[in-house]
Amino acid sequence: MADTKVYQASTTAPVNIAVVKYWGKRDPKLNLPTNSSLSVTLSQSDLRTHTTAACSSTFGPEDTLLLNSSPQDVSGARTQACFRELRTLRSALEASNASLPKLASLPLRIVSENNFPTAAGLASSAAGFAALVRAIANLYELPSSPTELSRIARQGSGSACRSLFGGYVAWEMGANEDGSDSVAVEVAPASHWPTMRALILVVSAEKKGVSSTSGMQITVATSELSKHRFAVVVPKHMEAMKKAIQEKDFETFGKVTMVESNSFHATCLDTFPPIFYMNDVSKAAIRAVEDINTRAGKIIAAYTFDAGPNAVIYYEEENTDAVAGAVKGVLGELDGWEGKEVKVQDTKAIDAKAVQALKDGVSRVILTSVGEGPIRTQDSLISTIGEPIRK
Ligand SMILES: Nc1ncnc2c1ncn2[C@@H]1O[C@H](COP(=O)(O)OP(=O)(O)OP(=O)(O)O)[C@@H](O)[C@H]1O
Ligand SMILES: C[C@@](O)(CCOP(=O)(O)OP(=O)(O)O)CC(=O)O
Repeated sequence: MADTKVYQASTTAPVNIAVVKYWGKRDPKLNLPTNSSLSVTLSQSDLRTHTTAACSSTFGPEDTLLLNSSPQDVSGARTQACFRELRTLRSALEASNASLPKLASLPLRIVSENNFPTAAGLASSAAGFAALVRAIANLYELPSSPTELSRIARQGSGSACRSLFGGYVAWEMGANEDGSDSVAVEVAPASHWPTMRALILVVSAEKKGVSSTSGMQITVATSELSKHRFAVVVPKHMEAMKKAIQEKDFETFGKVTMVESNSFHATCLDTFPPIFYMNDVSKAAIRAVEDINTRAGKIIAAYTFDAGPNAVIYYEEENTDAVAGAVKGVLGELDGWEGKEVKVQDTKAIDAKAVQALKDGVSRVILTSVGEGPIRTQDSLISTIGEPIRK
């Protein structure tokens, strides 16, 4: 009798925010970067993708992906590359063990939910592709390590390779032409430095103007400054950042994080035509962090910005009141503070114009911390007969 069973597996996966930025592809097809990068994985209690992957002979004939209840196009080269690579690994398993069900040839049905805005510069593609690859690897019962899976997730979205791990994660750029050594590795688990906190100021939840994918290709094609960044600046920052993490040295971690973000946005400005991801609200966030650090007499807070105006501010738990409390003094009315213990500080130390720009331009805050990598879950988004379940 034909096997009509619905096979399925589910996972959640985290967002990561880079402190040494990936910005440039040396091979756009394989998604190979011009430089290594390093990120902090953020807690899934606050930001996460939840994905269920299923396969069955009753599905299809096409593979499908439902994201936050709306059907997505899976015909793109990046999603196809992930499906193809995972099927190849499953086929090899099936070839070596005839008793395994033949899943590689069955149509896939993927259902996914992001609990944060998609394509708003909140690294949705990172959590999204990490969850997609991890869920299918679980479904196929692949013995692959997170580093092996990171090679596949990288082809979906570069930054996704870093979301296969928790804690502090490096994406080593690699040297091989086929990308086999362009993978993510753990620098330190979350438990090594669990006191790292992140405060996200959501400046804009709208879809961004220039996508990362096209922006970074124009940078590589036109920016002279980026050559110096790839050859000199990033290698230095990678080394300093790894050491700072090993030694839990926040001052160095914070300094490199801010200089890195500035270097990345400088190469965006040096791109022709120029790309501006930061706006006046972002600049106000930088000013606020500078003023908080000046009041403390040392670096206790560090800003970083991705391909959008949202600010991510890293700090250590012991400085929660001095950093998050100062921001709460300005933005205490907004959503995001509920259930988090943060004592409001006066805003005297922060420049009055910056205070006003933040009040006018920030729509919500997210308080989170360093967290774990993908977590397998029994909580499924697909029923036993293969129908999507709405949560
Ligand atoms: N849960 C998901 N499952 C599969 N794909 C996803 C998921 N979430 C997002 N994506 C893919 O990622 C795309 C958004 O990526 P994009 O790089 O534009 O934004 P971002 O990730 O928010 O920003 P950035 O990566 O620059 O920080 C979506 O259009 C979708 O194709
Ligand atoms: C600024 C960044 O967030 C850029 C992320 O770029 P993506 O990983 O979204 O790009 P693609 O590989 O084209 O999908 C920096 C970073 O996360 O390192």
